[in-house]
Amino acid sequence: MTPTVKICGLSTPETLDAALEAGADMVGLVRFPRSPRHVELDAGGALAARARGRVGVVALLVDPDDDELARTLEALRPDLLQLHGRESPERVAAIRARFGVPVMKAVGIADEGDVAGLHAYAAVADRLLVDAKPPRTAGALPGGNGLSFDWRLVTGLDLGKPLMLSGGLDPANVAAALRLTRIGGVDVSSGVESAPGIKDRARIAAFVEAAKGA
Ligand SMILES: O=C(O)c1ccccc1N[C@@H]1O[C@H](COP(=O)(O)O)[C@@H](O)[C@H]1O
Repeated sequence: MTPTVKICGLSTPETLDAALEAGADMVGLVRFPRSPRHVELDAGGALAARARGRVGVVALLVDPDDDELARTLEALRPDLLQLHGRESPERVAAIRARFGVPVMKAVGIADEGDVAGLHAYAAVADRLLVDAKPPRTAGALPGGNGLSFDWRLVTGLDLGKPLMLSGGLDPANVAAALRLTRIGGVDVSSGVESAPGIKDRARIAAFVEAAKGA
């Protein structure tokens, strides 16, 4: 089956259009001020409106409190909320119940224990995203670092919920990642950039083509 492709961290109309034209299925808007991809509410709302009805709009938040959730959901009206912090399964369930929005929970994977921990999230989230763990260095971002993990840990993984792979994917490795893992979707941010936060139209097109052709 053709994989679902998400391009994350879009912050301009031009690069959003590049993702749409390339055939991406989802676009991600990052609400995390320390990220070079962070969008303010008004800019994010405009980008979301531009994409709405054409692809799935994903709002990415990191350990948001309820005020930030309310602000972001009102401004962006996303189809899917990506939680990319240290949210517990209980917090994921509470957010879904309170805000009524489908949730994709991102989980960092470094060993079999992390894979086992995915089942608790599969019970409460609508989708799962497996990513590399962030570096332990001070100030490191919780995601969007261009780091991959050992894909063999998630090869053939079936959690009973849609699953996406991320972490260090790029146009050159995405087809191999999909063939090895047999996961139904991929998500990329830094692998389609020319510099942190600067999306590259040609790399977006090459990524989608490579993923869809895998
Ligand atoms: O992209 C960001 O800036 C970001 C910030 C905070 C949390 C997650 C972030 N991005 C997500 O990280 C993964 C992997 O990204 P990369 O392709 O390795 O750069 C991806 O799911 C992004 O959605």
